[in-house]
Amino acid sequence: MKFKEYPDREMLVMDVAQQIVTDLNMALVGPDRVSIAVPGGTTPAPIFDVLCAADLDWARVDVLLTDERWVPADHARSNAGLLYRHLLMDRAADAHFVPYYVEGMKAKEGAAQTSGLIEQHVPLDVVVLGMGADMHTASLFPGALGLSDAMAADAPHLCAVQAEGQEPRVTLSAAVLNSAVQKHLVIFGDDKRAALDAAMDAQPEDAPISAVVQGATVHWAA
Ligand SMILES: O=C(O)[C@H](O)[C@@H](O)[C@H](O)[C@H](O)COP(=O)(O)O
Repeated sequence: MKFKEYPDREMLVMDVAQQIVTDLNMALVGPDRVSIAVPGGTTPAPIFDVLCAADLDWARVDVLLTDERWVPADHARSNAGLLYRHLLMDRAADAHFVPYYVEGMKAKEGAAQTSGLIEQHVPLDVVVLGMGADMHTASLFPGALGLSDAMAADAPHLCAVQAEGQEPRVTLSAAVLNSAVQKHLVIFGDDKRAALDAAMDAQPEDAPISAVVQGATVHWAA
């Protein structure tokens, strides 16, 4: 795990966006399509706002979410909605997005239906991870119903989980997140830095981030 500390969040945003462009262009040297998985939440939007203008062959890029709240894209909590507002625009509008939410289905049914589609994107070329101060990443929340299944080596590619006090969610499995050739974890603030340190000494089920952060570059700003 490589740790990059930045003097401020703006410097981190610019550098991480550039790093993702470099990673994608490296992967695009090959003849096929490339796949990137990105998080939702409040951290990544500024990175997406820079990334969407990048001059790369977006038409060959498949964009996935690391996880999704089980709500329609027009819902305030939707990660797909976040991507439509911040990433899938400008030059990146040419990218192909793989949505997870299915109207009229429960998270478990939707995950089962979409899981097979994700096979073609594994191994991922790039994954960008967020993290909570509770040491979750994607929707791999400590104590969540479905966490063990999503952390298992033979997990389905997309898993339904239910964490205490959260809406139902679907998440890429730890195995799919770990398949990525290039892994980046983006965290802001002292709490998350301390949580990441603590996660290194914790059991994976208590600190899911510890199960996917190996080999990642951690980008941190206060
Ligand atoms: O659906 C989500 O919320 C994200 O994918 C999740 O894994 C996020 O990365 C962390 O919860 C951190 O969220 P913040 O960036 O809001 O702190």
